Amino acid sequence: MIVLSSVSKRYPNGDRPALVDVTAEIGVGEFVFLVGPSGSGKTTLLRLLLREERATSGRVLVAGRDVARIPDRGVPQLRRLVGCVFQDFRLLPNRTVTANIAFALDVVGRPRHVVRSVVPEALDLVGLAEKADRYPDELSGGEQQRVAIARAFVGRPRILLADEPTGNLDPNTSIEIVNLLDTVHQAGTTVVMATHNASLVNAMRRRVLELSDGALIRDEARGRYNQDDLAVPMIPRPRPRVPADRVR
Ligand SMILES: Nc1ncnc2c1ncn2[C@@H]1O[C@H](COP(=O)(O)OP(=O)(O)OP(=O)(O)O)[C@@H](O)[C@H]1O
Repeated sequence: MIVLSSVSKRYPNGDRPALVDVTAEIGVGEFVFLVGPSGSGKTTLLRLLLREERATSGRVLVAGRDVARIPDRGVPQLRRLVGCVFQDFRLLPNRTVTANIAFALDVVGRPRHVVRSVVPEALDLVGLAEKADRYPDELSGGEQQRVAIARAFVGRPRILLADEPTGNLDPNTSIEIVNLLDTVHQAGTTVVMATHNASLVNAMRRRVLELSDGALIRDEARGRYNQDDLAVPMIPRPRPRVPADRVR
């Protein structure tokens, strides 16, 4: 579903490359966590998949399409295949929950009768049917993120990218949101989630891709946030040797 071959990215005004020779494949229906310290290149990688940025070198394939070769007029079609969710929700403040979700379908020209039938389904999926007429500022952060997920999912994208979707949420709400992303994943969507949330990654035990200074330094099935989380408890500590003359 996603293929990155020797992908590097240097921003015109960047003092160092944002991505360095990244090669990875993400298959249909996978759920992948993208981890790494701030500035390691996670957002840049997601932006390449959306063709919001172009790789400086290397190849990026999304659903079989080489994104560098997609003409500008083909980019909206690419973005129909790839839904996104962000840390700051990005809902339209002056539209209701229903209108926010419907908007995603209106802009791609879906007929009114389709919009009228699929928006309530999306609201049901995220458990917000009874808040359909509220405005974003009348919702909690977790509820706003649910609306954002419904909006990203309503057009049935093949890939859902989530950039630090729990960054503004408390621990319990974060678990609800990752469970919702897992529901979307179980519906057949490939999910890539960039995150700093170690406890979620450690609880879910999915594939982990780790970036450091733009390089892919780990690709681990059923991984943890930190490779050391796994290694440390498994290495027995040497027992201090007690000199014979001190043994009673
Ligand atoms: N538009 C830009 N112009 C120049 N440099 C940029 C731009 N966007 C990102 N960078 C640089 O590219 C590198 C990677 O940034 P990126 O935002 O991809 O990291 P990140 O891992 O998503 O960080 P965070 O976890 O803080 O969101 C950083 O050094 C950053 O300063």
